[in-house]
Amino acid sequence: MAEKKEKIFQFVIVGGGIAGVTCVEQLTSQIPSADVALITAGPHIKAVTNYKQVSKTLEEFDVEEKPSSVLEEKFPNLTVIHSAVKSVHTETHSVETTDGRVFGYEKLCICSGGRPKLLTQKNPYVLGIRDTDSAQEFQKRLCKAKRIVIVGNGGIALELVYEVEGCEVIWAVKDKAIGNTFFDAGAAQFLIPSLEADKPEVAAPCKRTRYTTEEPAPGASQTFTADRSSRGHGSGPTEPGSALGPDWHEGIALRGAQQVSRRVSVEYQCEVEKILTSEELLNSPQQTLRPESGSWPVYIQLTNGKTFGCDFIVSATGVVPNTEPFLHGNNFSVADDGGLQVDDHMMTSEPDVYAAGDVCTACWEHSPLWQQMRLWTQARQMGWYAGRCMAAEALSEPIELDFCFELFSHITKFFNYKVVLLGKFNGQGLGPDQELLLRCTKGQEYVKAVLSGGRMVGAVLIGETDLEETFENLILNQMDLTPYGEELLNPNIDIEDYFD
Ligand SMILES: Cc1cc2nc3c(=O)[nH]c(=O)nc-3n(C[C@H](O)[C@H](O)[C@H](O)COP(=O)(O)OP(=O)(O)OC[C@H]3O[C@@H](n4cnc5c(N)ncnc54)[C@H](O)[C@@H]3O)c2cc1C
Ligand SMILES: NC(=O)c1ccc[n+]([C@@H]2O[C@H](COP(=O)([O-])OP(=O)(O)OC[C@H]3O[C@@H](n4cnc5c(N)ncnc54)[C@H](O)[C@@H]3O)[C@@H](O)[C@H]2O)c1
Repeated sequence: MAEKKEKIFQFVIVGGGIAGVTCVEQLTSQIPSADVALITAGPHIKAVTNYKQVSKTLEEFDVEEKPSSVLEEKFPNLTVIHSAVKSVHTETHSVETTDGRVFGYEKLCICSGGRPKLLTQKNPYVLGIRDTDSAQEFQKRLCKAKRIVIVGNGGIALELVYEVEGCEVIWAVKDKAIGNTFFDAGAAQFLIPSLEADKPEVAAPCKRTRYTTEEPAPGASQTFTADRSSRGHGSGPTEPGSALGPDWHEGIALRGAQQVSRRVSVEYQCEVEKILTSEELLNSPQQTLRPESGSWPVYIQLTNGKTFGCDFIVSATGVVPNTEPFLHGNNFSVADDGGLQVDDHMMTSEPDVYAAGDVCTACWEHSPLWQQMRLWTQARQMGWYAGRCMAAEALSEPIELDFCFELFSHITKFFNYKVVLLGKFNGQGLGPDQELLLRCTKGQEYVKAVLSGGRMVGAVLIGETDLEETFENLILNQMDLTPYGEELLNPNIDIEDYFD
């Protein structure tokens, strides 16, 4: 990079998402005199508002898109540069933006997030959802759509199948049950009736300590319809255009072109074989046409042998870290999932370069109860901790891995139920050495505790269980729960009194 540096900053942060903004806030509050630059591609920044520490590790907050001037007013030593980073030269400690400017840094933090990992980049009928623009594009297409296909079984798919109305949804999942990224088959069974609001749900407590579920046969499909007018909970659609946040869909009317309310058909244990235009389909020798086919702009062939015509396909198939501008000419270690590897000080393999949020992969030796998932919560925690690490390094102070990385914890909402995930909530990596305790009250709550060697190592809490703090404590203190046995989830016992 031969160009002259326009200015050398003590700290440069790339990315105006949760990770980057939290990193800036932490740095500038710890070293108010620091000369900090935030370089971000978009005109807005994402700010965390209404932050609430729910328990030792659980936190809740809203995410708002704000003009960057809000940050500059708050932190006088901060310069916000609205441009995308084109390249980084770690040897000369400089960053070049797409508008040709070059800035020097003493320490750099890359918080460039991720983008949807699309089934295909080239097909105009395949959409991903990431930011306000892509959500608006989705909404625009949806209002003219009669049928869409959603591929993927994680957070976005779960949100969309519940929220979309006025449009038939075919939901193609690789797994035996819905919501595989967040739940097991038992929780999936608990949630599935929510797709059919008509179904009366009698709240009868039933305690089950054995784990039994009915799984759909390979290639099976299930259809759920709901009359939204009879849905007891949830708010109606409001004006479009709100910024994406944890409840991004609540500000956007997700309505298709039909009079029907919700109609979701789940295609289990299948992947995408091919995506075809109507001409390609007609010329395809092994096509299995439905009567109405031929009239759709795009067709999707699944590995279960079925072909569906639809208006468009949503690829809700995960994210890829945005690393491209940073890799060329440098020596960053990149993880298998495409993220920049960071150590327990959020440092990449390049000197003076840190990374946080969706762009990075946590490569330190994890606590046995923590795993990385690309979530707002973790983007905030990583940005905050990266800011602290950068400040500690500048001030020559020691710093240890923060407590928030001790225990995985996530609060969210699926199918309008509060969902709390703790530790190894799906028994991740535990193998056969795990015992599951379950309590399920249909339509009300689903409680699962994961035990290993008699100690609680994870939990899934769906509904207003009020158990999060107690379970968090039981997981953190690793108390031997063997003497309590099945009583642990007995709904007639106040579990908190039990452990006083
Ligand atoms: C639809 C949807 C719903 C979600 N719901 C939830 C939820 O309910 N709960 C939850 O915990 N998580 C949720 N997530 C995940 C969460 O949004 C992400 O994990 C989190 O936003 C990541 O933050 P980040 O700061 O790392 O990245 P991002 O928010 O992606 O921010 C990256 C920033 O970097 C900028 N940038 C990128 N490249 C460059 C470049 N070359 N130069 C300069 N700037 C650049 C971008 O403009 C952006 O400002 C959801 C995600 C989506 C898409
Ligand atoms: N409430 C929440 O916490 C929430 C809500 C929405 C999104 N998010 C986050 O936003 C990000 C994006 O969401 P997402 O749903 O796209 O990702 P995700 O990682 O949650 O889920 C991706 C899903 O796609 C499936 N998949 C991957 N490749 C596939 C393929 N080729 N064919 C079929 N299925 C495939 C995976 O098995 C997985 O079920 C994630 O980091 C997610 O955690 C979180």
